[in-house]
Amino acid sequence: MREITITILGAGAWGTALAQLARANGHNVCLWSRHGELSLKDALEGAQIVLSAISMQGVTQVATAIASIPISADTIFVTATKGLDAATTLTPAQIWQATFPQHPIVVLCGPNLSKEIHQNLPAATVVASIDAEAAEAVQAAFTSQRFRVYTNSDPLGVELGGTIKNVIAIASGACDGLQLGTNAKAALVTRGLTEIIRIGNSWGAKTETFYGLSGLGDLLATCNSPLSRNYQVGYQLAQGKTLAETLAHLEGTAEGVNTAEVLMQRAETQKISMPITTQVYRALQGEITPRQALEELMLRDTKPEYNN
Ligand SMILES: NC(=O)C1=CN([C@@H]2O[C@H](COP(=O)(O)OP(=O)(O)OC[C@H]3O[C@@H](n4cnc5c(N)ncnc54)[C@H](O)[C@@H]3O)[C@@H](O)[C@H]2O)C=CC1
Ligand SMILES: O=C(CO)COP(=O)(O)O
Repeated sequence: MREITITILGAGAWGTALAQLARANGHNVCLWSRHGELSLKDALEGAQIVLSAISMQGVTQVATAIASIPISADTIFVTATKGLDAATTLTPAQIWQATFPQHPIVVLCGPNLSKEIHQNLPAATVVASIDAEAAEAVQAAFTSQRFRVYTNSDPLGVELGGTIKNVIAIASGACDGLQLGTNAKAALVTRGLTEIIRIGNSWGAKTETFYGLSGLGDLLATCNSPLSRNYQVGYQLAQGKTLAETLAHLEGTAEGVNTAEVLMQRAETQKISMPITTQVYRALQGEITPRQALEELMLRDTKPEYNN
């Protein structure tokens, strides 16, 4: 494999796992953290791929800071963040693309719980871009015996699948916290996917993308694993903890908390029905308990399974 220089922005759980994968493939990897000694300018020196694993709240700030640093015109930007900008509802890839209109932007997203990646367990992911060559370059850089990377040409769908499922993962954690059983969980995850597709289509994403690794795949991983921070948020709320208590003890970022709020704004302005997201949002706000949220979902008007 050809050795390249990769700069990873964000030394949190996901940034360090991705750095481990890239190093194992023999690449020259620079891991940048806002808390470290290295300047952004030095960290970006010679980078062929710049991969952002920064949590949503820092994306605009870091992208704007990089815009004032000279970088090679060929540099590929990869975003691995799963969130939505609270002020604009833009996705991370849209923010990177707006800041670097001449550069290829690739979204990396899949069922990739970082703790399992750190343990060298096998996983698969998707790299999506409108620039097929850029997606293939990122695929080549990260593919290994334990990390199978697929390309995809619907970056918006890939990004939205990985982002919106965090809200359903909160609901799923609450479902397990309330000990509602396997039937309830299956219904929740399936109707959650319907909801993801409905709002994702309104954004312009393709339906089939949501049935892939970054949609259904990531939904299954996070809705079924206590390793997911979003799942943990729901689980703890169901145990009677407040959101503030839950977040105070959470290791890392649970993007679904902010994503629920952004989705609510978008669903309201676009008149899109998102019943599960609505109940998750209300539970996060402390307006209702997870059990009341369940009752509201179960007592909704009856309807056909499709065309809703
Ligand atoms: N941990 C996981 O299993 C996975 C996480 N992700 C996504 O990756 C993103 C990061 O997640 P984690 O690494 O788990 O979170 P984390 O909380 O462990 O790390 C977040 C990183 O972002 C940095 N950051 C936050 N605000 C910043 C700012 N203003 N300027 C510079 N850096 C800033 C933090 O310093 C930290 O290095 C999230 O969007 C998450 O949804 C995606 C796939 C897997
Ligand atoms: O997105 C993830 C796995 O693909 C990580 O999920 P959490 O952010 O909920 O931990």
